[in-house]
This record gives sequence, structure tokens and C-alpha cells, in this order.
Amino acid sequence: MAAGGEKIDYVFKVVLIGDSAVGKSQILARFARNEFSLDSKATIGVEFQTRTLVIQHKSVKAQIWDTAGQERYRAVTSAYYRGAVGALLVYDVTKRQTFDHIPRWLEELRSHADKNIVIMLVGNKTDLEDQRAVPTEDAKEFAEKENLFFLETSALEATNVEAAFMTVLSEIFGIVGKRNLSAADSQSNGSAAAPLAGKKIVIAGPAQEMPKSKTCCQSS
Ligand SMILES: Nc1nc2c(ncn2[C@@H]2O[C@H](COP(=O)(O)OP(=O)(O)OP(=O)(O)O)[C@@H](O)[C@H]2O)c(=O)[nH]1
Repeated sequence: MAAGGEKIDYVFKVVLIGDSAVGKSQILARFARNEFSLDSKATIGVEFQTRTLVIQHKSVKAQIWDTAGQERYRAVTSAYYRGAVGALLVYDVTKRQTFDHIPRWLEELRSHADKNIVIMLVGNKTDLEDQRAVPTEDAKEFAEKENLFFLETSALEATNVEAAFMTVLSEIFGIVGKRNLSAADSQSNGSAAAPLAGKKIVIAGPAQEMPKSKTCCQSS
């Protein structure tokens, strides 16, 4: 649930990548609005949606970016990955080719995104079990080898979509939390975020910490 809409502690940018028609837009629709559409149109360019959640009493705005799997509709790659702290690398469990292309997507991700980006491999459309072409074990093995999180989902049945995002966001939260702790340790005045106060969100490094707003600090 959104934390009242007024106070955001963190904004985490997460990108969705994978071949066309694996279900990226529907995974996003399920997570952001709890919606699903069977006649989903191919994405052209880039879109994003947000959802605000609470993780360990902090309000986290997940900004999820979705782009076209089709090469001709893809936007400038480096801009898409800039500032991303998490990624869902999606294939369709009923289409072997979409899984075979995963190493290419991973390579693109690793060459454009921050090296500490948290990556989740996602096998979507598990509701079509009778058409399965990618055994769970194959994907699990690949994920272990490449050090990725792994889950199978169904955007249609709302299976594991929440878990996929929550795993990535919680992991990012853990990393950012640790980093902020060490930043506070190294600054004797402990005011690491103070120079940003009152300004717009600054995309600096892989994660963004929101400055505390006036409303937040006066009322608390
Ligand atoms: N059965 C089933 N169909 C799904 C699921 N997720 C998506 N689809 C369908 O698969 C088709 C493609 O879904 P999209 O979400 O548009 O795929 P995409 O990866 O965003 O495609 P691009 O925008 O071209 O990159 C649509 O017809 C969806 O309704 C799922 O979990 N189960």
C-alpha cells in the first residue's frame, strides 16, 4: 500500500527486459495496478509505472520501466538502463527461444547497467503448463551459474509477480541501507542527505534516496 502519498524515503528504478511477447507489460500491469489483459499490444518505446510500498517502515517508490522486446521499437538503451538498481529478465516458459536469448539480454544489461544491479530471472506464463518448453531446472541452473534470483510467474493468474518484485526491491533496500549506514559512519555530522534537501530527486549512482520533505520533518 502507498504510504499516504506524502513521504517517500527511496525511489528504486527497476527495468523489465526480455523478448517480445513474453509478458513484460502484463507483469507490470499486474504489479502496478493488479490488472491483466489478454490482448496486450506490443510496447513501443518506453513506459513506466510506479507503486509505493513500505519496506521495514520506510516508504519505497518502485519505478518500473518497460520497453519493447522488438528491436525496431526499442528506445536508446543506455537511457533505459541509467539509474536502474534492479532488473527483471523475463522469458516465456512456453517458448524455448525466449529462454535461449536470455544470455544476450544479460550481456546487454551487464554492459549498460550498474554493476551492482539486482537481477531476477523470471519464467512467465506458468498457467500454460501443458505447453511448457523450458524445464524449471534448466532456468534454475542458469540462474545459479549467473548469480541471479529466479522465479516462475503467471501474470494471468497473479502467481509470484508480487514475490518477484518484492524480492528484488527488498534486496536493493538491504544494499542501500547498508551503504547509507557506512556513509553516516564516515561523516561525523551524520547529514549525508542534507545537501539535497528541498531539491528534486537527483539520480546519482545506482540508488536514489529521497531527501526528507518539510512536511515529513515538521510533523514527526
Ligand atoms: N497465458 C498467459 N498469457 C500471458 C501472460 N502474461 C502475458 N500474457 C500474454 O502474452 C502476450 C504478450 O504480453 P505482453 O505483456 O504484451 O508482452 P511484452 O513482453 O510486454 O511484449 P513487447 O511489448 O512486445 O516487448 C499478451 O497476449 C498477454 O496477454 C501469462 O502469465 N499467461
